[in-house]
Amino acid sequence: MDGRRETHGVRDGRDADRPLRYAYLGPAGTFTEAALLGVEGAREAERRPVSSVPVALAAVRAGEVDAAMVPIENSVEGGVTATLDAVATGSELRIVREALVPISFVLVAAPGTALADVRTVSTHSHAWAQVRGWMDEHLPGADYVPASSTAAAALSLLPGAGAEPGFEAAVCSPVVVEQHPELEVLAEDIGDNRAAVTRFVLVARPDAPLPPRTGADRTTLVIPLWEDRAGALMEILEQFATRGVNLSRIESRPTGNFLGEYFFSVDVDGHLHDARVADALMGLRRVCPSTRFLGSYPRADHKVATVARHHSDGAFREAAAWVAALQGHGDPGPAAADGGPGPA
Ligand SMILES: O=C(O)C(=O)Cc1ccccc1
Repeated sequence: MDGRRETHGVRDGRDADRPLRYAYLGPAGTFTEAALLGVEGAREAERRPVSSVPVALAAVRAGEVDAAMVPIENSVEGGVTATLDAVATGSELRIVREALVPISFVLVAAPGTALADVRTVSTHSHAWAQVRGWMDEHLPGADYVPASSTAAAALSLLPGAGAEPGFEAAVCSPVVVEQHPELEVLAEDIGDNRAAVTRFVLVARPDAPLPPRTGADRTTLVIPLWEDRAGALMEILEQFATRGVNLSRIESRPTGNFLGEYFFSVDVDGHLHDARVADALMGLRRVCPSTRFLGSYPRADHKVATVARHHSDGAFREAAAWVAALQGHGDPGPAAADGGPGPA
């Protein structure tokens, strides 16, 4: 490098001299912070803890930070609606990478507290949803107080944290206990699903550079569907099916405007620079002109998409050249080496 700072794909090189700034759901010790710390360069960057996903994304949109790390999907509860809704509406944003974080929970309390003293538990709503089985068994009837994050709930139990928290225990990440060993650990590994994983995405502004194609990529789209007619969803899905584009997630969310007005939040296997994905996007644009492209980025699990020969880049190239030649607009060129069906 020429002495300038690396921009890690979240902004272009124009103001590369200042450190990168990231927003995340804080305070330190949240699962979101763990996802962010896995991003190359994030430990040296300026990290701004915020109180919610919409606040994090508003900071990106306002240019106060370069990107925000937000949860998008967890293996137990499915899509994170606060994130799906916040990226689907408002000014455009771009997902530039994803991170997978294994989730394990501990139950903590103020020093000297016993499990028998616990009547009320606080944590983030996603965490609460993932420990309900343990709670029913070990703390039946415990009341729940929602918190802005797991770490926020735990830190308010520390001696000297301020006003009485209104709960005796909190569910959080073991990382919070490493940072605050004075917390009393009442139980460990209390998640109902030991293999729980949350997928986070790093969201930047739309002028962020498009991450290069790796062959193991994901593309996220928002497809509004408010044409109330038979077959409208089928017509959208056909755009993917006929081009061999696999969907890895599809969720419908209300737009919030009228009852019955929905958008689909969709992840597909592949990159904008894969011909089959680009062609599906062109089809979608015709069927649903307000489709929103949220980004193409490498999959954290490096899973390579399976692509049939007739959906390969070469097949699309050869077919386009054939049609252009028929139209008299160009030279068909040599048939693609990587597998176009070719003339009979
Ligand atoms: O509150 C946190 O620590 C978060 O980062 C949100 C969250 C909570 C539970 C599982 C995944 C993310």
